[in-house]
Amino acid sequence: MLSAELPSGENSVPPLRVIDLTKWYGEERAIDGVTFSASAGEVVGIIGPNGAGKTTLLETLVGLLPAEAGDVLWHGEPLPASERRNALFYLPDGVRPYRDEATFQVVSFFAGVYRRSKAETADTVTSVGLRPVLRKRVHALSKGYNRRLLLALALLTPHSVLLMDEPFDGFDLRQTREIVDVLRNQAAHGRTFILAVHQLVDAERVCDRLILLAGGRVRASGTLDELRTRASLPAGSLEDIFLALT
Ligand SMILES: Nc1ncnc2c1ncn2[C@@H]1O[C@H](COP(=O)(O)OP(=O)(O)OP(=O)(O)O)[C@@H](O)[C@H]1O
Repeated sequence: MLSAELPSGENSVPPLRVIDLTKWYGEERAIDGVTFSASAGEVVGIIGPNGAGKTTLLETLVGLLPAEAGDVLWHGEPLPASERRNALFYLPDGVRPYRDEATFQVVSFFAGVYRRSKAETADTVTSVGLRPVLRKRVHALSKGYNRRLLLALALLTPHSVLLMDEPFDGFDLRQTREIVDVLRNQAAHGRTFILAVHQLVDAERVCDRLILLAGGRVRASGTLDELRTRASLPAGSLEDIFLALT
């Protein structure tokens, strides 16, 4: 098993540590001994092709799926599966909640639940570019705007660690760049993101650190530069590196 630890020299206990997480579906080991940490303000990318185990890893990590083995530590203390939703917010892929409600009603509901001020809510709506569609019902939103809504909901939660499955799915290039800026800005204020991404170009744009997953196992991890060194490809793209290391 290869682990994806913090860079050497990092002394503080990371908010999230995943140790040897293993999940089977019947005879198939969907994730196999996955170990990594995420620091405050870091954007960590779980990178891998279709079927690599990205969604299974996120859903096992947040406690939606039972794990066969492994531990999740929260600030150094074991975090049982039943308590993970208090610490970690998970945004799954392809969901469209509250379909019959107007977008602004869904946003207001979330803002109310998490006691966000009007100013915070307005800032969030503006930052993800949701303003043009606030009066539309959720079922009528385009895929990209539905994604923006989900992102707004995630940002309105108080959670310091957010896990997102394919957060750029449905975005065009310009939209992806805008949302990358939003996530980077949130990370600069201390939030941690763990993103499952299969588009390597998107991952390269937004992630501080990358965990290359293939066949449910961590094949390599590190910053893009560290991975370039590991793959002996000093000018390589993430695509080149992924092919070389997996
Ligand atoms: N509910 C399930 N029952 C049985 N096998 C499953 C189930 N969900 C996923 N798998 C298998 O587990 C492996 C990992 O799947 P997973 O969906 O986690 O991969 P992924 O990296 O998220 O893929 P994608 O990019 O296509 O969404 C695959 O071989 C998949 O077929």
